[in-house]
Amino acid sequence: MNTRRIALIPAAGIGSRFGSELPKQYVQIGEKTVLQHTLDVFAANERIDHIAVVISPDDSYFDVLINLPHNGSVHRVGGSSRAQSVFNGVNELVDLGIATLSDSILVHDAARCCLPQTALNRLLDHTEHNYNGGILALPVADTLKQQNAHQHIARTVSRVGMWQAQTPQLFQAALLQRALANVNLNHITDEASAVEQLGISPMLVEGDSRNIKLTRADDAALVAFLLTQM
Ligand SMILES: Nc1ccn([C@@H]2O[C@H](COP(=O)(O)OP(=O)(O)OP(=O)(O)O)[C@@H](O)[C@H]2O)c(=O)n1
Ligand SMILES: C[C@](O)(CO)[C@H](O)COP(=O)(O)O
Repeated sequence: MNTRRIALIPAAGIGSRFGSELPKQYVQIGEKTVLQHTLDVFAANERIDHIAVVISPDDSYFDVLINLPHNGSVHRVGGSSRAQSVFNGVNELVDLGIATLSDSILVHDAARCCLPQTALNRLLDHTEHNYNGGILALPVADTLKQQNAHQHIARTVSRVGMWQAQTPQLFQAALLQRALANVNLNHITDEASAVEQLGISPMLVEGDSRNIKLTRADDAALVAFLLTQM
């Protein structure tokens, strides 16, 4: 069977930590909004068949600020958490027949707008024949400290074998649906952790330090610089 690769971009957050007037995905950095940069990364990759964006049901910015790629669709089914938005999105893609259960879904944060094509292609290459799926991630580079109740150091945690998860996170639609249906969507922070709870070990594929998530206001300067290098 011919399986397709579908990017699913959750973009229904409010960006509370970023603290701008507009949700951060609609803030302009350089020439374009953050979400537009992200969509354009996937639109520029011929291995991606479709790009689906999940926005909030009451979003009033998307239609005004975003040019949807020719192979894109928008879904006003965002939920109260990132995982709920992803779950609603994949369910709608399957219900509408945009995705089949055997298609690969690449979930990618709208807020990671500096994803290099090299990293995206590495994930696609490594997961091509892997039914457990896989994610981009980077080995932890700093020394890790666990805090006590007074925010002093309780202990140093070994960083050996520890990775920081990035996105995209790629799974077959059927696996993603099964995994997300099985967890509390308010408690998980990425798709892989839901898949792990099924006893499945997704692959760790080396990510890229440029693939940062725009989270706080002071990330914007670095994102602006990285976008000039792409
Ligand atoms: N209910 C939610 C919450 C988040 N997201 C999306 O998930 C991605 C990663 O989330 P995050 O960076 O935490 O964004 P926000 O939730 O908007 O930020 P904050 O946690 O600071 O409020 C973002 O693209 C965001 O728009 C979403 O689709 N639905
Ligand atoms: C999915 C993620 O980007 C992997 O690092 C991250 O967990 C999202 O976290 P957030 O709290 O929703 O920003």
